[in-house]
Amino acid sequence: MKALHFGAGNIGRGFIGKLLSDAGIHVTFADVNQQVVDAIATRHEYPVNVVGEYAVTETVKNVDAISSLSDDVFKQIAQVDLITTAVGPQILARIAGSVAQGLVQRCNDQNTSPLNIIACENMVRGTSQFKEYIFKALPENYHVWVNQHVGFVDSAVDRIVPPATSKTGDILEVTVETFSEWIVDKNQFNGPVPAIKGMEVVDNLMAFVERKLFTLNTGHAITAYLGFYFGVETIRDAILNDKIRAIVRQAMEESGAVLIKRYNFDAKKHAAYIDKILSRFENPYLHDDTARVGRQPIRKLSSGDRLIKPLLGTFEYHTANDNLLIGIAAALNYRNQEDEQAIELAEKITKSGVEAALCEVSGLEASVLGKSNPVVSRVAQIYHSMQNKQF
Ligand SMILES: NC(=O)c1ccc[n+]([C@@H]2O[C@H](COP(=O)([O-])OP(=O)(O)OC[C@H]3O[C@@H](n4cnc5c(N)ncnc54)[C@H](O)[C@@H]3O)[C@@H](O)[C@H]2O)c1
Ligand SMILES: O=P(O)(O)OC[C@@H](O)[C@@H](O)[C@H](O)[C@H](O)CO
Repeated sequence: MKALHFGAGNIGRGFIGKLLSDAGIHVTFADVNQQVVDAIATRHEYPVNVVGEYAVTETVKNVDAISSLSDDVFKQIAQVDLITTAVGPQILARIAGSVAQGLVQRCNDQNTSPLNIIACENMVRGTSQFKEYIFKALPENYHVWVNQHVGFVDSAVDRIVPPATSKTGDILEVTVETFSEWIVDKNQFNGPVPAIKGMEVVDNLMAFVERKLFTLNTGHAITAYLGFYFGVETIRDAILNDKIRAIVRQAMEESGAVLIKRYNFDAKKHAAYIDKILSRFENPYLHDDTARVGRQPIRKLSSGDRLIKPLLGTFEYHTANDNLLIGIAAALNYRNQEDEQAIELAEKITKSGVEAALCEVSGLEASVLGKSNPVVSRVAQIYHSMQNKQF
């Protein structure tokens, strides 16, 4: 079996590419980073440090790489059995045109063997979104053929992989936590579901996607933004701060109360899931900067993402949300001159005020029944206390 994987970054090399390669699949990475592409294409292998109680360095072998900007991509798409991505949600629209062109070539070559495409991004139904981008770029006379021969499979992906500095200066070396979970939707495959060790197949994917994104990523983001407020550099140091930990735990519990009601989760198992996540944030073997986890705050404050979607759930089920509101205020208070979205968010707040900026990025209503939305006012109040260093 052959796979083309877009994005030879942390998750690409440290999780999805490794898992596919370990399963005996030949993986070709496609990336815009020419240095990384050249290194993989020359060495055909790279080291992965799996760190935890037992640390081990494993070598991913028999891999290749091409530039995602070259025509080689079309040839690969015409031939492989699986296409995966880990490029970041904002990049999916950019690579969709190449994937569409590759599918045209596959159809013209009359390759009717099943192909499946799986976006491994922190998004709700990221592959379905990717499919929309691809179909926008695909000439209409190919739509029926692609629907017939290509599966677009949504997934949830979980493994903490921060960028790590290699002691030997190896740009391909990657350091990952022991934990990993990749869950895919059984009902969306074209042809038989390939048996890949480490790829779990379920028929209720949304429960798993929301459980992961609205527990781990909700807690992670709030840890990062409060870490920034308290002047802490890493996720580990932030979560070891008692005040931050209490807010993060309670925010995950508030989000969890919604998930338990929505998906009928077992409350005890969900509490254990939260405990496990807190211990993963504390991992002493990973150096994970709050800046990585807090990256792109406008994306993280959007209506379907990890901060606002759980809040909307608390409205639906009339459950507590005090700590989620603190997390949202902390995201608005986040400043980072190296993060384009953090700069843009700060500019919006300066220009229009924090209430208007929040409503713009999150889709929350500015007023309810003719009065200021109390939730927006509460977030603004916490935000101002943070700005005045009085939170
Ligand atoms: N790192 C994690 O802990 C983690 C865990 C789960 C999910 N994710 C998700 O995985 C995705 C990737 O995250 P990451 O941490 O690996 O990011 P990363 O920045 O380490 O990797 C992204 C890679 O995509 C490449 N890229 C950018 N534009 C491209 C293009 N046009 N064509 C091909 N490649 C392109 C970059 O060069 C880079 O190598 C994100 O959606 C993220 O949310 C990350
Ligand atoms: O990748 P992002 O920016 O959506 O989120 C940052 C982190 O929370 C995320 O990368 C986690 O490390 C990952 O989701 C763990 O599975």
